[in-house]
Amino acid sequence: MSEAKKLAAEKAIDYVEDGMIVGVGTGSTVAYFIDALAAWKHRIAGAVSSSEQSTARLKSHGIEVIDPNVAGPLQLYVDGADECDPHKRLIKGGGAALTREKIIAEASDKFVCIIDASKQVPVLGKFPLPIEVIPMARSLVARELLRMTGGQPVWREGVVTDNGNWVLDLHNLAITDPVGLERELNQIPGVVSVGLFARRPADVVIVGGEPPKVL
Ligand SMILES: O=C(CO)[C@H](O)[C@H](O)COP(=O)(O)O
Repeated sequence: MSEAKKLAAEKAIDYVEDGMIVGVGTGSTVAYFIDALAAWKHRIAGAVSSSEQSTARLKSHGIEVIDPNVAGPLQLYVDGADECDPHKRLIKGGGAALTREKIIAEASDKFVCIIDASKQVPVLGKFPLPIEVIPMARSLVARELLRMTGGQPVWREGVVTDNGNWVLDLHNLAITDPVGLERELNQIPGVVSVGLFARRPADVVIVGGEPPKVL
């Protein structure tokens, strides 16, 4: 599927304009986008990055990385996803960068999501839903997740997010009300953020292929 990811990423360059600060997500699909963005490095004003991983790749290409508190509102955010439903609602966080990704998506006018066809689903939830938690709240949040959803929370042991937190992956869900579930899970004390992008879905989805499909 990596060729499809590359094709989707390269198509997303169509949305980059002169002088922009570009919001950049995280993951293997985004890595192709960053590589393609390198050709634009003298035309854009820089990038806001959602992870240490993407920051390192951006810098390796000589693309300036700008603090989101300095950048202000962004015109464009480009990121991948783990699942995408027909309403462009997403599950994200397979790379544990969900909180920073959510912050940048919220700060952006246009969220262009780049995926391969394997990420398209009729109903979200087959991919375990990532939830970033404050470490001391891990077991409380896990109990609440089980009680509220019936899903099976699994600690992604050994993974520490760029914010110093931990990740629970919630298995066995069929998410019929993504906006409601996102709202509900965000209320649990100790939850930093939920990898459901339903309240703020993608605006454009590019599915990699020959040619790429723009939804
Ligand atoms: O949400 C993410 C990282 O937190 C990624 O966008 C998601 O996991 C997709 O990754 P990839 O492009 O490697 O398939």
